[in-house]
Amino acid sequence: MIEFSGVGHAYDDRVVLRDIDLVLSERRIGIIGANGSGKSTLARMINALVVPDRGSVVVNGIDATREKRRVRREVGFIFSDPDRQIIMPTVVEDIELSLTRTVRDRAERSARASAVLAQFGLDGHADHPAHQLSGGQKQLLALASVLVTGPSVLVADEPTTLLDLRNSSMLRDVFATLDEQLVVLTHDLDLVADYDRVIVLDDGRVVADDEPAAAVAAYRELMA
Ligand SMILES: Nc1ncnc2c1ncn2[C@@H]1O[C@H](COP(=O)(O)OP(=O)(O)OP(=O)(O)O)[C@@H](O)[C@H]1O
Repeated sequence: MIEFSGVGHAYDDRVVLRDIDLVLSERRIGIIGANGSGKSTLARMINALVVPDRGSVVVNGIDATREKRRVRREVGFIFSDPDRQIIMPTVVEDIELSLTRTVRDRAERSARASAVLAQFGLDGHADHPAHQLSGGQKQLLALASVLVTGPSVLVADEPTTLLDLRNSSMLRDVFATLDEQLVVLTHDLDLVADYDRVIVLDDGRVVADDEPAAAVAAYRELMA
């Protein structure tokens, strides 16, 4: 459960979020809206990458404005640019690094890393330099590195931007089977078509909050 109460935020004198009150308890939630409407800022508050100027953000009972470390263990975040989250030289090392905190045994780390690479179709690339993967493969690696840590909430910022049809369909399938609560920010309206709830932001405000078809219709009308 993610709760935004009276959240407002500005970067210098530019107000980007105004009076956001939301209780997100559904399993799959989409957030859509024009460029610059405040989606990323809102999403980054879920794992304390941005701390709101006003109001509170509470994730599964953890106050994200006060307990950044705890909330980050709870919330996995996937950036639209995977280069921001790939750290280690090779693909398998990057996954193993994610596991160091939770899995002490080396052999088990290696087995878990191999399994997750196979799940994401990256098993043939285990020993390749991570930064030489294609953009889409990097996106899948970033997703795998986050999911392997077992977060209870996954926030994904435009996860399909770099993916071709096959990989975006793979990502859609992975998202469909996740146990984690999922919050996806996207301009890919098809991606959220079967989600439980879709929120439309405009100029820092929630202007629609509905089932996907109605929310997407409201967004189209807004953009017309
Ligand atoms: N770190 C920052 N410093 C200053 N301004 C910022 C910062 N991050 C975002 N902004 C501004 O805040 C506004 C909202 O940005 P945000 O990234 O939250 O929107 P968005 O809806 O995710 O946009 P997009 O769809 O283009 O990714 C934009 O005008 C942006 O320029």
